[in-house]
Amino acid sequence: MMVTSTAYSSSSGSVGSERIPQLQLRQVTKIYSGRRGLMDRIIGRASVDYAALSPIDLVVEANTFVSIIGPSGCGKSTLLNIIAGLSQPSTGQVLINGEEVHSPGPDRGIVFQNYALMPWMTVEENIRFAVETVHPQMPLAQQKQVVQSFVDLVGLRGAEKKHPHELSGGMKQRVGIARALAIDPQILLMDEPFGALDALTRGFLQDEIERIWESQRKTVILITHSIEEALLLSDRIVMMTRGPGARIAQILDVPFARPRHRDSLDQQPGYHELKAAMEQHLSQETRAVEESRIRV
Ligand SMILES: Nc1ncnc2c1ncn2[C@@H]1O[C@H](COP(=O)(O)OP(=O)(O)OP(=O)(O)O)[C@@H](O)[C@H]1O
Repeated sequence: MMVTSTAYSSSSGSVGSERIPQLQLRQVTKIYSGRRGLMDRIIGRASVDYAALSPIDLVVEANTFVSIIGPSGCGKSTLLNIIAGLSQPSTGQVLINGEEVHSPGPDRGIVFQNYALMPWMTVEENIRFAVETVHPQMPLAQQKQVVQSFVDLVGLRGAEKKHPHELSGGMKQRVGIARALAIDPQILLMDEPFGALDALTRGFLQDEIERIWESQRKTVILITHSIEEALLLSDRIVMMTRGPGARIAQILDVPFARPRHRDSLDQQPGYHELKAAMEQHLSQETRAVEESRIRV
């Protein structure tokens, strides 16, 4: 099988067609302004701005699972934070269903690598806090029902009254996923959600995400460093170049039927070609980053 990909161009996507995409990035850039520390001022060194992202255009259709992969430090979190509304683009726009967004909103649920749970709240309180914040009008009985259904969905029944310090990393991230989904977002944003977990737990949670995605079919944007994880979960894989001025090099289509199973995924036609294309891209970009560091 040939690797099917969308060669990146700013005119790609469905701009100009009738359908409004669920998520659209238009010419999004990010420049971090340089700070001048005391030493810089003493030696008269000017501050230098850092252009993290070149203009990025991306169109994501509803109910697709998109992974973003790229060399370390290229700007993946920067991009996700801009989509989340946690950070503003320097230029360009983020549109959800055609409407520009500037701040976080209930249409986007976020799962963080470090879980970001309230340590003094139990599992169910953490989830309920998100639900009542986003849906304050929801009757208490319904809130409880929603919380319980998401506790069940992520396999935490029996652990509802536990506090985060009583949970393993994998269980904490299950709470993070339940909390993000319980607000019923249109788009789930996940920034390396399994990055802090051991390999076995990571595998379990990847399988859970695949199962949950089958039942929920949310639009998902996942940042990952793992080629296998991206191939297991994604419909499309966005491969970013190194920074500064990171851009989208290529978007790969992952055609494997669902539900997917990690044990047999490498028998799918095209698996090895896709994996090789990703490995080649990542090693080329990572090598270039390392060479540029040596030259500095
Ligand atoms: N607040 C900031 N101020 C200045 N530079 C920043 C800031 N945040 C990030 N950067 C720089 O922007 C670049 C992109 O960072 P970002 O964290 O988005 O990359 P990443 O691809 O998510 O990294 P990783 O793969 O290591 O998680 C990096 O060079 C980083 O040092």
